[in-house]
Parts: sequence; structure tokens; C-alpha cells
Amino acid sequence: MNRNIKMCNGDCCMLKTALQIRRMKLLIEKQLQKEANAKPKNIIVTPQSSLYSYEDVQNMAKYIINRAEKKPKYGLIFGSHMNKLSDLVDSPTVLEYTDIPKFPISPLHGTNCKMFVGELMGGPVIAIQGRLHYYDGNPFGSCALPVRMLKLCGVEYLFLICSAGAIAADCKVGDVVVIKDHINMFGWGGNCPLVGPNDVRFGSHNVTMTNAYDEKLIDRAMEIAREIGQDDRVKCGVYACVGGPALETPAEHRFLRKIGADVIGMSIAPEVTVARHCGLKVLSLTVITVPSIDVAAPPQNDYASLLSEGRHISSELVSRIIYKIQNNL
Ligand SMILES: O=P(O)(O)O[C@@H]1C[C@H](O)[C@@H](CO)O1
Ligand code: HPA
Repeated sequence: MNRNIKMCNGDCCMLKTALQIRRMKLLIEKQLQKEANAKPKNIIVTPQSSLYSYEDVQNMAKYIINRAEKKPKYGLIFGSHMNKLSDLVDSPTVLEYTDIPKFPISPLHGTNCKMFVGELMGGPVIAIQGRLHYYDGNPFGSCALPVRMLKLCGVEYLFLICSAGAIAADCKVGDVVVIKDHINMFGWGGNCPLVGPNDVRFGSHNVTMTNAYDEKLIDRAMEIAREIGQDDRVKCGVYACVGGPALETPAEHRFLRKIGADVIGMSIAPEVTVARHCGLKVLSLTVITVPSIDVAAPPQNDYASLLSEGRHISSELVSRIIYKIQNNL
């Protein structure tokens, strides 16, 4: 045997004697045995509701309130494709997430996303870019944390802006769907940010989920859609929340349509649950980015302008609703 060979390039393995192979197998067996006998790692399961204590959330809110000029009344959370909507905020104070004590940083967005504290149509707002998603490895307690933080900042109205795929045939790419209810596939399995001990300072444990999407805000959104001549582009529908990141199969798509879903996405339901728990009024708008499987996709060249129209309509709706609330209209 050539003792000068230093690296295994595959050829040398061919030269192994039966004895060497037996020795190698014994070594592997020994290693596996060692791993099997090793003490299991101590995994402490932290209930979702305990990831951030009331005091943690209070500290975050204190930091923001100190930096804000006015007590915020409206909170906006944007999904990944919607971050540009933060341009709506007039002369904002821009906050870095790393400066907010214990605020969860998205592994996806890192420090690219920021928080904007300022005014929109005269109303004091906080706008949060870069929603956290479960499919990026964030626990639900972190995904929904910004909602509680907004509540403790004094926010009363929460606007959740996201994108989704169409399930109903009449929801087209670039349309805006005003969410009236949801089917939370996670929640059914007990995977919910409220799982664990309940801190009544946030709300009561068995929170009712009727009117989780505020009817008055939905009516206002639909009324404004008519006023601005966009009623053919603004629909009202039910959101199915799934885990992702893979999109749904055709069978899942058909199933969701049968059980009453109009759109499908991978966010908002945990946020809405926590918002309902702490008594926020919620409006959620979703821009359709993926057509329903049985509807012809728009020509590739039209996608960008359809989505930009959808984002524009969403910002019109949010701005006009805030204007109307601010002016008691
Ligand atoms: O935060 P949203 O829901 O807008 O994030 C988008 C839409 C889906 O949930 C997910 C996959 O595209 O990202
Ligand atoms: O087509 C989709 N399916 C699920 N979630 C989504 N979020 C955006 N588009 C989609």
C-alpha cells in the first residue's frame, strides 16, 4: 500500500482491506452508540404567550412613546411586498428595531426594515415594516408581538396590509380584498400566540373571534372604494391562513374554496387573534399577487402595474379611512 497518500480521493477506499473496513464499521457503531447514550438536550418549551411578558412589551412601548411627538392612535403593519406604504407617513421619526428593547428582528429582513412614527392625514400613526412570518422560523408569539406593542403605545385602530393568493375566481391579480373573516389552519391545531398562561392585562383567554375584523371599518372601506370608483377592484372576502412557505396544492386549493375561503396567505391570523384579545379594531387589506388556479394569469408584462395599482388602492383606503375618523365623518 502506498503510505504517501495523504487525502482520500475515493480511489484509496478501493484499496481498503477487509480488516480496515471492519475497523471502520466498528468505529461508526461506537460513535452511534455514544450519540444514542448521550443525555437528551434540555429543551424548555416556552409557551407562545410567555415569550414576551407584559413588562417586556411595556418597555418597548415606553421607548416608542418617548420618541413619538403625539400619542399614536393608528397602527399599520406591512407585509414584505408592502413596505413602501410606509412612505404614507408624513415627516416620520424613523426607529431602528435594534434600539427597541427586546424587539424581535426578522431573520429575513435584518435591519432593513424600520418603524415610522408620525402622521397620516392628521392622525398619529406608527407604521411597522417587515412583518415576521412563521415560515421564516419565527414563533407565533414573536409574529404577533408588534400588535401588543402597538396596543400598549395607545393604538386603537390596527391596519394589517398583506398580500395573498386568490382562491375565489372573482379575485384577480392586483385586486384588493378587504378581509371580513379568517380560517386559521394553525389555530385549529392549537398553534396560536395565546397558547400558555394568560396575562389578563392583555385580555381574557377565551377571546371571542366574532367581529375580529371590525364591521364598521369594513363598511367604510367598501364605501370609500365606491367613492373613488374602485368598487370593481375592491372585494370583500375570507382569508385562509396556512403555514407556507410552499404554496398550496391544487387539492388544498379546491378544499379551501369549498370551505368558504376567498384568499390564501401566510400571515395576519395570529396578529388578528392577538388584536382581538387586546381589544384593537382591525382592518386588513390584502393585494392579490397569485391568481386562482382556474383563472388565466394576467400577461407577465401587466403584473407589476396591477400590483402597484393594488398597493395604491390600499393606501387610498387606509388614508381616507383615517381622514374620516380624524374628522368625525
Ligand atoms: O406579510 P404578507 O402576508 O404580505 O407576506 C407575503 C404573503 C404571504 O403570506 C407570504 C408569501 O408570499 O409573504
Ligand atoms: O398563492 C398564495 N398562496 C399562499 N399564500 C400566498 N401568499 C401570497 N400568495 C400566496
